[in-house]
Amino acid sequence: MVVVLAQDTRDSHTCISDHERRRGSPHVKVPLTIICGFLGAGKRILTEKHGYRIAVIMNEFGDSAVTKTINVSDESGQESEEFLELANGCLCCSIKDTGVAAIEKLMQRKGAFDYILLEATGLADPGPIASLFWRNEEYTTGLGRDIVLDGVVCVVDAFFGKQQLEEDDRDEGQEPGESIRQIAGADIIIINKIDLVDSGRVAAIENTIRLVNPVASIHKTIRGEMDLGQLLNMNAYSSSRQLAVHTREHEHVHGDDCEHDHQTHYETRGINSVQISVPSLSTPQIDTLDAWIRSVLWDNKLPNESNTSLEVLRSKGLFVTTEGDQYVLQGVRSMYDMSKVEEDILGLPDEGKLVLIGKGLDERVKRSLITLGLAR
Ligand SMILES: Nc1nc2c(ncn2[C@@H]2O[C@H](COP(=O)(O)OP(=O)(O)OP(=O)(O)O)[C@@H](O)[C@H]2O)c(=O)[nH]1
Repeated sequence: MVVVLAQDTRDSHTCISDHERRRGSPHVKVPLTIICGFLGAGKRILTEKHGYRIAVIMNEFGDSAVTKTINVSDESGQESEEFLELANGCLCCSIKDTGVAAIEKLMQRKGAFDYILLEATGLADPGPIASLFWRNEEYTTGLGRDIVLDGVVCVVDAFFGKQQLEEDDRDEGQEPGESIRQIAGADIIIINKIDLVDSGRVAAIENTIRLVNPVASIHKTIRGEMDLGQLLNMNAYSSSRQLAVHTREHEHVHGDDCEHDHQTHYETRGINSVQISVPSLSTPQIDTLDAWIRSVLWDNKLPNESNTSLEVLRSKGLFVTTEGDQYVLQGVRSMYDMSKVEEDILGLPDEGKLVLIGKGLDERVKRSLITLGLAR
């Protein structure tokens, strides 16, 4: 059923189809959500409050070593904790072996749990961790096949967040800071500590967030107070998830000197996003689109432009075909999956949509698609 392959084979990744993936994994998979966010933003509070049977994995810096806590609690409030030394001090490097093995051991002893929350350190870019879990079936046996990446949550500090974003965005030509990468890679963004600021400041940070990420849903909280059900089972990486694109609530006033296209292109220094309407495509055009996506995600360039330099952190898309089919694109960095939606489709949209979040995404992206007849 899957038409398009998902991995860059030249980078020793394996191309796998949905069918192959499902074949060897008869169990119900445990959804895993990555919680990242600014230092001190309130990530801990979020993971403390729940009545679900959840394993919470934390990555903390101690004096010299990094420890990881696995904390399982159930409806009765019973909790248990395990402390683990991480071999090289980096969660995203260690989770592959130490971390996955530890979760597996815990599951064997305690019985399966319903959900895993992985709290990354405030300095962590969620992209590498997300891609690790998204393709975990490929390199692990046992538990690895039983975890499915549900999505990435980013907690932003309403009080210090804007300042932190501006500091990360300050130096032109330098790599975008982690806080911008965290927002770029998030599926849900929580603006926490809104009790400490006025509504204008909340609106300002929301606008800044939307500059970077037009697809994440945004929640505003005090002490992380929200229905955890809104975070769990978000299915952000599911091929059947519909694509919602949010526009900014508080647009700036457009003047004659505005050089950017407000319909399709938001930009903040460092990381920006584009959203492009894609007309109904024929089946050969879906293949052309796939080749275009491969060029952008794998070669970091537009197929018909020699001097572009792109870095896509997150890609999403929904495409409709002239035959009445629907395809969903999900991507994190160079990994992507574009699958035909098999479920019954209730009303086909008139046109599709492509959203890319990353670096170097300017008007040439849309022009390139127009040249190939994939955008208007
Ligand atoms: N006023 C106020 N304080 C909050 C809120 N949420 C969290 N805090 C406080 O902010 C501090 C940091 O909260 P944590 O949950 O530890 O933050 P964290 O993101 O886990 O911190 P790190 O893991 O160190 O990055 C604590 O003292 C919390 O009590 C909020 O909504 N309002």
